[in-house]
Amino acid sequence: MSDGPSKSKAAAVGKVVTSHDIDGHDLPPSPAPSTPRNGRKYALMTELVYTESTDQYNASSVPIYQSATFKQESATGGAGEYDYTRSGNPTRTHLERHLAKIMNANRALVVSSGMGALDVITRLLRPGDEVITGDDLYGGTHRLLKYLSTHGGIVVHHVDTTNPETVRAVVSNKTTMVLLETPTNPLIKVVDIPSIASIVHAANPAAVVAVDNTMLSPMLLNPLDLGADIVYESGTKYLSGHHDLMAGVIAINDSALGEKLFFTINASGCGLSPFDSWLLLRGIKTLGVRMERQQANAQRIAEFLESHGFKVRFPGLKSHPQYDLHWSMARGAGAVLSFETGDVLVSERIVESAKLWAISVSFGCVNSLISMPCRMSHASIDAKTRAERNMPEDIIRLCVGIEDPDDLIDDLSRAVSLSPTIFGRFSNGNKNRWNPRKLTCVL
Ligand SMILES: Cc1ncc(COP(=O)(O)O)c(C=O)c1O
Ligand SMILES: N[C@@H](CCSC[C@H](N)C(=O)O)C(=O)O
Repeated sequence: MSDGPSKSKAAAVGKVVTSHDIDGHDLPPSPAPSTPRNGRKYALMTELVYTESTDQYNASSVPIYQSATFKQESATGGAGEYDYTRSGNPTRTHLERHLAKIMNANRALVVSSGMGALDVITRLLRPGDEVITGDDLYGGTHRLLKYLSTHGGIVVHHVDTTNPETVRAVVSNKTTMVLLETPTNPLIKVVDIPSIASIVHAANPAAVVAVDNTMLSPMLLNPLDLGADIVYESGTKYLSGHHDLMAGVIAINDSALGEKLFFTINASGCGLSPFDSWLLLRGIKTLGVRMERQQANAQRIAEFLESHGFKVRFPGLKSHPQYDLHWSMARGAGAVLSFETGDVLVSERIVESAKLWAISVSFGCVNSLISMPCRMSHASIDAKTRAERNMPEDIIRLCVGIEDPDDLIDDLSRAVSLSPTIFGRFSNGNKNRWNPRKLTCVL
């Protein structure tokens, strides 16, 4: 790396700018936000918003370096800090350093989608390697693992990761990766990251434990602090918050692992574009306030549905079978919940009758969404596998936004009451509560 640009930029703003990061790397001029281990650390709500930049004009918003190439000072002096945006871009670097800070990581990398992040991670695998993962997973994750097992010679074990002993039973010196989600999407099962990480590392210290943190975001969970080696998430969800971009984030503490992952990103060309990097950086600043509001809304809706007899899956409810485990790891319940009606047609009718709740895949957006995972986000898991994994076909997933909670509840009540089979049984405060089990008999 050349030290020219950093020095000249520091001189241009007329102040001393420390340009070396914690590993002694000379940092590029613009992206120099505070890092977790570089001096004072503020509360997360503050760190989300606060960035230090050494921009030559002191721009408050990090500039978008919408440039594919960067001129070099000479033909022989090697590359400057940046030469080509696939390999690195100042806006992307700024975002990556900001994310490393809020994810409590040594290094963060950003790519073009959450699946892109998992693709980069799984390229660490070689034919014959074994992967252990859950039996309730986001459909796209299941699809990629299936592809790797049929085309890449990877052996994938799907086990019930809610019980660490099931992992102990299959882990071996062939296990190179363990992929976890918590809470799982869409069954909201909770996975004990510290126990599984210690079981796996004891069995094979070289095995990598990767956690998909999409459902909670760094606002509510830091898997790296709980023993994970890699944390990744879909930035399309809470991090951006507005469903206006696709992004994937990977965070690690091990520098050598970081270099391997970066190699793949550069070699395959999936690094996040400058504009999307800027947009994601903007979204992250409001993550705290959005998440607080979304969680509070989700809690009210979960309690409302439960009080009307529905089987609700949400870690904010004391009835969640792993309530204590969840709260031993996480700082909040998130804003995704699911519930069952007992009948697929009834669920369809409810989903289609909702007005305020958009029928849409994805979650983490400021707008509230309603979906039927078996027909939508998890349709890539075939019906037989869904049945083997006890995925209720009638399950409805709610991804709660920041709207007025009374409006959300009113809309949901209306949608439920419009369903012909439920009509007449469901109303606020009705003691004769709607019972999904009874409905099955009536039908
Ligand atoms: C838990 C989880 N992980 C990963 C992904 C993949 O993210 P993306 O859609 O950004 O590729 C999704 C959704 O798509 C998801 O729900
Ligand atoms: N058609 C898409 C479905 C994306 S689902 C997005 C999100 N993870 C969710 O759970 O809603 C696909 O084939 O991947």
